[in-house]
Amino acid sequence: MATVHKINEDLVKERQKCTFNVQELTYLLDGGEEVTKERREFENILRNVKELQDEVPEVYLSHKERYENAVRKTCILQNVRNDFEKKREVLSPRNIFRAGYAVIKDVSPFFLHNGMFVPTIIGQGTPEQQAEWLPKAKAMAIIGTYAQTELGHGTFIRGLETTATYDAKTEEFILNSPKVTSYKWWPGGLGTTVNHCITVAQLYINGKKYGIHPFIVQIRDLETHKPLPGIKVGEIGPKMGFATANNGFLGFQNFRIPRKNMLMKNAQVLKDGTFVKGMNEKLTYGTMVMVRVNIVSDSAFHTAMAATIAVRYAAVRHQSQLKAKEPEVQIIDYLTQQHKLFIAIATSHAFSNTYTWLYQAYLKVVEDLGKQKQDHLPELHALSCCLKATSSRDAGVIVEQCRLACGGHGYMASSNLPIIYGYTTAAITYEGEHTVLLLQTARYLMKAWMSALEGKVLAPSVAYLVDWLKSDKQRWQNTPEVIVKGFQHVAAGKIKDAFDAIQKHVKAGKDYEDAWNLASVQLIKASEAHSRAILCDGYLRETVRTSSSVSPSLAKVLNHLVQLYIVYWTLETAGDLLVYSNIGKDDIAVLKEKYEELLALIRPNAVGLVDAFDISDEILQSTLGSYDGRVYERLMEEAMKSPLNKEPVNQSFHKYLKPFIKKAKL
Ligand SMILES: CCCCCCCC/C=C\CCC/C=C/C(=O)SCCNC(=O)CCNC(=O)[C@H](O)C(C)(C)COP(=O)(O)OP(=O)(O)OC[C@H]1O[C@@H](n2cnc3c(N)ncnc32)[C@H](O)[C@@H]1OP(=O)(O)O
Ligand SMILES: Cc1cc2nc3c(=O)[nH]c(=O)nc-3n(C[C@H](O)[C@H](O)[C@H](O)COP(=O)(O)OP(=O)(O)OC[C@H]3O[C@@H](n4cnc5c(N)ncnc54)[C@H](O)[C@@H]3O)c2cc1C
Repeated sequence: MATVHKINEDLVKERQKCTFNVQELTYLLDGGEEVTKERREFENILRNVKELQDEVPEVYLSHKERYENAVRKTCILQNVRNDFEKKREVLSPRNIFRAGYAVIKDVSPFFLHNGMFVPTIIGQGTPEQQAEWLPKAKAMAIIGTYAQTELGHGTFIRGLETTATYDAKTEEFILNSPKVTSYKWWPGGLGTTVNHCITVAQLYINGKKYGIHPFIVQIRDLETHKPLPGIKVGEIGPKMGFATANNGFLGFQNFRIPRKNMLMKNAQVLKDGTFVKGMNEKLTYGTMVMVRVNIVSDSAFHTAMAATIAVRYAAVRHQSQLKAKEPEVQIIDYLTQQHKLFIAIATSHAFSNTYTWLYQAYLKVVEDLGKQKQDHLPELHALSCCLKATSSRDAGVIVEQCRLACGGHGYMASSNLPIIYGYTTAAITYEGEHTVLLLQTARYLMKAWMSALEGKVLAPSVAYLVDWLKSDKQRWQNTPEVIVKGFQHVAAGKIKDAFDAIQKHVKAGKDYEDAWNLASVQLIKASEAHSRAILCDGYLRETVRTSSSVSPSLAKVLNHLVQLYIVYWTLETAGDLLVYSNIGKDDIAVLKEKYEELLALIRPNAVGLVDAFDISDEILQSTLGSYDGRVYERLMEEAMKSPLNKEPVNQSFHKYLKPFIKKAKL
């Protein structure tokens, strides 16, 4: 029987102070009581699967052992999931994603199968293609990944070099990787796990290039798992994080696939080699849009994990005295600590709220596309780009801030903060590099600005540009609503400045593309400001909406958090607000006080708020952040698992140290 330990007394007191019902907030964050129950039930089943318990912590395993252990556990996880779903509902992707952490500890080698392979078949395949591959893929009779990036190109996908040349005689495509730079590089699971992949390649028919298209390709024998003739595949080696994701490389040499393997929902190649253009060639990029939307949710979760660890630790940890002769204080009582941590909690809420409406917008566009309507696609692309960029970047900063807030112990692998950081920081690059995505949004913003100048009606997310042109700047008030307007004024002002900078360079004789490059620092700043305005506006609106349907005590706390988020960003960007809005120095002074008041209001609820994220100890995997707060005991227990502590004298003493010391003595 597992030993039940006493909960740390500080945490007990913190939980007694909480002014709202933690469970009510958990249900809200999960999207309803049923979702929470389903999640907990599944996590509970996993907790009791003996084979999923690691005997040796993963950090002590070799690269190879770690991977093999991850595959072993992923297969068990998948079987448990299948059994669960046979009896009950299909688990929500978010619940599966969370539970995965309890099992894999890092990134699953199947991550791309569920994250991109299956969604691409759904999003890019015709009904016939879906009927052929989806049942097998969903049942994991075939395992796949998404192979787009190459050694030479990740961002500029029109420049991809893998070729798919149509042979009308045999009704096949011939895949080739002409140069070393054409090798696929990065896809998760590609190294040694998957037997299929979506390959994005340049289509050639009769010597003419038709741009990039997705192809479904079997790369390994289903029985022996050996690479098929014409395929060169392997693993790319250790990285900063993603230790068990099994990222791989892939090259083709005259590798033939049937015509039906080109995913043809958007564009088709007929038997005789006729190319039929789709409604919009950018629909080929559809899976990326979906994943960018999901990364906002992912960022919310990583921020919640880091906040849970750092807030619980800050409640347990005592260090230094505020006043002489008084006991050492809980570090959470230092205002600077609250400044580091409470924004982490609020940011997770901001991203969860943003994901809720962004995902609905995504579903609406998918529904419209089914009816051949694409009016909202450019706006969704612009929103998903800047919100993916900002949420992943903010999450990276916050996870690192939480690590620093844990002092030396935050640097321990057993705190789990290094793994969470490795994951979070990767998301800043993958699925569209940060700067590149901000520039995509900037492209949309420049067009929106031009339309605003021409008096056209704009899409809702940029409608503030019209208001800004029409009205004088609103009289400043330190209310959340007026501050959000202030963020919109900053965005509008920066968009105008970037636009004018481009025009100035063009007038001076530069090509538009060069003018764009010369203005690009201003363009990304405009995009970031737009993103912040969207985040604050959406978070505020969602909070107002939900506040009417929750208990008054919870509504109050949610209100404190959204205010904290908005005031925090006001103070962080005060310089911009002074330039572009009517805020005055005195308003900023008042907001500094307001910020300190909000920290004090949130303080008694801090532990309750992170408890409400309801992240189990198995998922958190942290000596510093466990529910019972046994920080020091756990640190010591984990240290004792080090192989170096298994023998009193390590052999290196006899081999190297002893002769070395002897020599030094002479
Ligand atoms: C809830 C569950 C939680 C689970 C969360 C799990 C999430 C994680 C899942 C999986 C893990 C992922 C691991 C990583 C995977 C990868 O990284 S896969 C590879 C990703 N690669 C990229 O993202 C490449 C980035 N590059 C591009 O997207 C493009 O090359 C580009 C930068 C957009 C440029 O493309 P292009 O040169 O073709 O286009 P432009 O000339 O710049 O623009 C032309 C017009 O097209 C419009 N456009 C561009 N993209 C899109 C799009 N996707 N949709 C719609 N429209 C698009 C663009 O705005 C231009 O329009 P305009 O001419 O009107 O201005
Ligand atoms: C952990 C991880 C997992 C991944 N998984 C997959 C996967 O499963 N499948 C897959 O296909 N890919 C995957 N990728 C690849 C990933 O999508 C690319 O690395 C990413 O899109 C960035 O492309 P890049 O590496 O070519 O960077 P580059 O584009 O070479 O970026 C280098 C620098 O150049 C700048 N830059 C590039 N273009 C421009 C521009 N137009 N304007 C201004 N600046 C520019 C960038 O801002 C950046 O600072 C993964 C990557 C990582 C790190």
